[in-house]
Amino acid sequence: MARGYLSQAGEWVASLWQQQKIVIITDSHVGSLYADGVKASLEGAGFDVAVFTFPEGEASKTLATVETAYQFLAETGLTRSDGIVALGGGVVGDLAGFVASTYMRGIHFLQIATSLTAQVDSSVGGKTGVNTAYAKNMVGTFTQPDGVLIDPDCLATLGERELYEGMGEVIKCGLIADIELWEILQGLTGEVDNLLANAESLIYHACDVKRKVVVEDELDNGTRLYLNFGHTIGHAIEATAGYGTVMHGEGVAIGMIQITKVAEEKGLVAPGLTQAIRDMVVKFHLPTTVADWDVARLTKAMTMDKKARGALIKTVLVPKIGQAMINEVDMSAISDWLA
Ligand SMILES: NC(=O)c1ccc[n+]([C@@H]2O[C@H](COP(=O)([O-])OP(=O)(O)OC[C@H]3O[C@@H](n4cnc5c(N)ncnc54)[C@H](O)[C@@H]3O)[C@@H](O)[C@H]2O)c1
Ligand SMILES: O=C(O)C(=O)C[C@@H](O)[C@H](O)[C@H](O)COP(=O)(O)O
Ligand SMILES: [Zn+2]
Repeated sequence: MARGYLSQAGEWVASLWQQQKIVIITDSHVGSLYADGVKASLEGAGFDVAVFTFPEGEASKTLATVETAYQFLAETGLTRSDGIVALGGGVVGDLAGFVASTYMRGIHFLQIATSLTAQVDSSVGGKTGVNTAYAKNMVGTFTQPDGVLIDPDCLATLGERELYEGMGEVIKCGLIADIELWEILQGLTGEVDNLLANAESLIYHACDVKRKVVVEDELDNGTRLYLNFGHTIGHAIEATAGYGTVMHGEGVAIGMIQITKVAEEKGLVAPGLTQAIRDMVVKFHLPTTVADWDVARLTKAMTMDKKARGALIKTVLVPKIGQAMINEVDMSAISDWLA
């Protein structure tokens, strides 16, 4: 991670790869801002580069887009000695990672993370995948990139909503594992300038939380589930609202508040925690609920969560700030919780 690092993308890739041919996978928005510069930088370092661009947004994170990407890679003649560079936010990273992990049974890939969500979360840890009509990230792999480039200066071009969306995951990291990060967040004003000025510290803390958790449990069988705090409800909201309507970090913010509210009512977590999370979420201009709170549809979506095992589902709770725990509940209890 370094400010201005994007301009050295070519040297960075050359320090990691011998590959001759590279396909940059990006979206229409990030591509229009950064693809030419990154392509020129890679060409300057001696690579043969092509760019595959898909329409921006969560609605593009589908198997249909993956199929068009495979076609592009095949037409470009990409082989297993070549590589893919994901240039964009979490949607690009998840999709490009999935394409790289499945094309010809797997080719090398790198992540250049441009959104706050990607810089604090999605570019690290190796979860790749796409959504289906049934559930968020229903199809995917665990595949680590060969490297991740983070240039916090890229955040200057990010929209306000997208910037605040990334704060959902930062707040989550503080809550599950990093009280120092929580205290840093308490000291911020919530204004865009203040956030951008402190971006490096937020990125460092969040990536460090993620690194420690993933090193312990890369394949999500135990403590990695802590990173899913707020996601069971959040993912259900994203899927039922229609992908892209409620952004990922927004769903996570709502999910963290709502699950903690239920847990606090049951005496499972520290009193006052729901209000503390709500205050933090509001400070960073994130939503606390959705207008269309359809219990039946949300419950159905939650049954597709990857933390479900038969009639049981693992939920993640934060008993007090800086700690997480798993609470396994019967699926039949979910609709009462949501109600
Ligand atoms: N794999 C993981 O561990 C993980 C972790 C968290 C989130 N995710 C996934 O990430 C996705 C959300 O990520 P996201 O919010 O980055 O979504 P995104 O990639 O759709 O980016 C949000 C918007 O910001 C634009 N954008 C990105 N960088 C920009 C920049 N520097 N300047 C201007 N515009 C820019 C994009 O074009 C898009 O319009 C979800 O699909 C979520 O499931 C995955
Ligand atoms: O890396 C993880 O593990 C996480 O849970 C991080 C989450 O922020 C991220 O949204 C992840 O993609 C969710 O994974 P999923 O397994 O619930 O699809
Ligand atoms: Zn997430």
